[in-house]
Amino acid sequence: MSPDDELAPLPTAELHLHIEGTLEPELAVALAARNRVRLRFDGPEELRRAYRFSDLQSFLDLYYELMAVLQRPEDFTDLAEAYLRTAAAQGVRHAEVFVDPQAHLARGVPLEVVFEGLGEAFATAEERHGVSVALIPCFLRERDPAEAEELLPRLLRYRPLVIGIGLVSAETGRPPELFERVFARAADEGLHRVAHAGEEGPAEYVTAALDHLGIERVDHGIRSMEDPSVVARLRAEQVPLTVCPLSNVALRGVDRLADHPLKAMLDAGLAATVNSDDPAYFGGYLHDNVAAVTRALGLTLDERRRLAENSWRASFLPAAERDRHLAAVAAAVPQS
Ligand SMILES: Nc1ncnc2[nH]cnc12
Ligand SMILES: [Zn+2]
Repeated sequence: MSPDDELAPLPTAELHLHIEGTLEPELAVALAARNRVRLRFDGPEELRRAYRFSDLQSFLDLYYELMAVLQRPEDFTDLAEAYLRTAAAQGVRHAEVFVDPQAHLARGVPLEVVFEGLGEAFATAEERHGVSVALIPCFLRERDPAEAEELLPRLLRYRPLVIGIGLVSAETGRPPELFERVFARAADEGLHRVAHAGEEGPAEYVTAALDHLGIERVDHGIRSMEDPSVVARLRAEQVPLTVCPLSNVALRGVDRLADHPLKAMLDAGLAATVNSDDPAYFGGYLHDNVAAVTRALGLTLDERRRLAENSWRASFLPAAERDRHLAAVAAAVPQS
């Protein structure tokens, strides 16, 4: 790799990506027209101007509002297809994609519409874009945990596309323990488990998600850095963290990228990865995030290689697949 290629994308797994968060303003407006859904925005430019947030809740309000344009299977197919095309150009070779079934059910869109629509794009993703895909439906933490328990058996029907479950939405005041039962049942079914924790919520929620939900990765987890005992545990257990730098700045969890804890996480020996979260809303896809933190934090090529390697080790791919991708990273950046 020459110095000019210093910022070229490395083969990476995207492990923290909400498919609904890839809804670009142009596609939102086109789908609104196709489905005769009225939006309170005049066009893509006005909509893009609304993609400014003061915190997580202000983003979630718009994110849930705009889901109204997703009505039919082909809307979900088009959404996923657009993401895969962009992600492939940014070095993504495998994606474990989040989806919010309860948000769609609550507005009258059946599960089949969501999963069949996404499944259509994902079925040909490897062949068309060189990206393998799996799906992780997430429960909304503001809703009754009993609803998540009722939904779980219906999600199992979509295996093997569905490989696990997650926990998302506004964190504060909704500790992980509330969802202990549904996560235990998912574990009994052999599903993988992840949860958003330590994004806006405190470091204790990271510990609680590990202890009560048995999660295998922490989504975000940046507030773990406020508690040395949590950092020590994450390091000792090499728990992967799916960090989303542009998201943290857009939602004001971090003031400026230059203040982002990603480098401190790597320095502390944590298994951090970089991901895009809701890229249409936060100003960039996976490699945009990597390039931005590389500049803001002065990451070395060796640190970028570590991020890519961490993504493969943290993925839920079979070991042979993981090793094949790790070899591709090594070939792209020979170890110094
Ligand atoms: N960054 C985020 N945090 C919590 N829930 C989300 N749902 C979509 N994006 C999210
Ligand atoms: Zn997220």
